[in-house]
Amino acid sequence: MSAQLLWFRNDLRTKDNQALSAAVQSGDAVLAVYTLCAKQWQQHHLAPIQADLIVRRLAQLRQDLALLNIPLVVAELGSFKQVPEYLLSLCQQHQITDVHCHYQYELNEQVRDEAVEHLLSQQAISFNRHHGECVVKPGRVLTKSGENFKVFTPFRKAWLASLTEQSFSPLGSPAAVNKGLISQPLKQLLEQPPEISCSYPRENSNAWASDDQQIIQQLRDFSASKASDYKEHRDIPALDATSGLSPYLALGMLSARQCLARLYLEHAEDIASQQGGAFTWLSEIIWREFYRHLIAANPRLCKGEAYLGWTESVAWQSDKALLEAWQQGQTGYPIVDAAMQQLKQTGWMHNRLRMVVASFLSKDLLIDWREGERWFMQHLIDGDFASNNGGWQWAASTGTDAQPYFRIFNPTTQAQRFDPEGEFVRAWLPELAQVPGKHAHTPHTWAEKNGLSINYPLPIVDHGQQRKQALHLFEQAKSAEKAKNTA
Ligand SMILES: Cc1cc2nc3c(=O)[nH]c(=O)nc-3n(C[C@H](O)[C@H](O)[C@H](O)COP(=O)(O)OP(=O)(O)OC[C@H]3O[C@@H](n4cnc5c(N)ncnc54)[C@H](O)[C@@H]3O)c2cc1C
Repeated sequence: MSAQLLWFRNDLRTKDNQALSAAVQSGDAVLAVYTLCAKQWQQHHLAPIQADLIVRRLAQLRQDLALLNIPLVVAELGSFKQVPEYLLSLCQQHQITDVHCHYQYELNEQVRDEAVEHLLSQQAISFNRHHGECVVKPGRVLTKSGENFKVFTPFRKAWLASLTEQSFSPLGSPAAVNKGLISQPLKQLLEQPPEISCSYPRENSNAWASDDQQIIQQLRDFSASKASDYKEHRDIPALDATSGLSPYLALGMLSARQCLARLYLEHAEDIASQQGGAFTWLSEIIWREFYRHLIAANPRLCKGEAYLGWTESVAWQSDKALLEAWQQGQTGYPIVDAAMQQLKQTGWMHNRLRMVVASFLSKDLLIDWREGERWFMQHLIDGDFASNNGGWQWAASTGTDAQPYFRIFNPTTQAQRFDPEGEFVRAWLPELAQVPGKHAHTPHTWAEKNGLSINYPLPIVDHGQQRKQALHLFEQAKSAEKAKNTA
């Protein structure tokens, strides 16, 4: 009896899963596999909290797949290098003729997939990759001259123009596989699946859902009650005004198409007029796509390179004490410290604050953005290479469509604008609990005026001075580039 293999990666869902649907449609039995590569996770700086969510999700997925008569094997391997041989042996063991999965656009993943394809093809096993991570597949949204967009707004316009009927029609869960087709060894895996083992360090992720119903309900609740006000509220970190869906989108527990379908169902007018909260939210989904298209077209980004070559000459400073103060939320800038506490304690950080702390690390502490990029991956529940790299390069002014280097966030004015009453800061920094209203952003000035002392660090750098220094470093790098080009 021949069978199909479904290889799960960043697509941990049964609904709107093209690879799964294709495997089931073949009419054969289906075996599912997840290759858990702890060494690779280490190299990719996977956060222990995200590892925990993956393992919890796999347990849930196994139950969902069992209802479709599909057993799920979770194989713990070291690195990606071991994957091709392992998959081949699995195929040979179960008479598998076709392997299905979704494209992943990161460089190491692409190299791994090419090796798998090569090895399987030698045994006449077909390797079928489907595009399921994006609504519009990379390579389809191009400028009139056939190039990739470097700027978001025209990308968004072209992306919207490229939508088809299919973009709003996510696939449901496929029908169950006919039990009569299943071989004895597969039946045994279905009835007595081996324990899921994971040697990678894990941190409790129970605050985040692992089952479909809760995730879909969260999408529906957001669309029904928060999407309309998203434009006005999304930048206020003290409000629960964003969807909180990023961990699920990052691991493919939810697809971008499912999000799009829900939005079009309830907010079609806003989207057609390109106004209002729902359209702003859709734009965030398009940012996610933009960064995926970007890494697919520029594999060098996966090697740690800056998008703008000249910014490689910026003389970043390496000061361990400053880096550690940032990591531990001890900078003396309350908005930065509160945000870093939010990250440490929950694994998630509000988008506005990601921009503020990323700007602070690169433009106030003058530390290489790659240090921050890594720290985020090591701690985020929604760690996602493309979005994280894109966000960091934007904030550090080294990326495509980046914040120009001469526009530098002032952390205190950002705080006063987006946390005007200091609510967010007091919620995460108990040492500032007694500092009233907006004074929470300048606690030492308030304490001095009132003859009080507070147990909170003084600012570790002076924003005004560091701003000048940052401008100097960027201008130096620009001049060096000019000199190189004219030499
Ligand atoms: C320095 C920096 C690092 C970041 N790192 C990550 C990361 O590792 N993983 C990640 O998913 N997002 C990252 N982002 C983007 C963004 O901050 C998060 O996606 C967002 O805060 C998640 O919260 P939410 O689900 O409530 O978002 P919502 O506001 O509800 O947005 C809906 C979805 O759109 C996508 N999205 C929103 N904003 C962005 C954006 N700016 N870029 C790309 N996609 C976006 C996310 O998938 C998000 O879940 C980063 C941003 C910055 C500035």
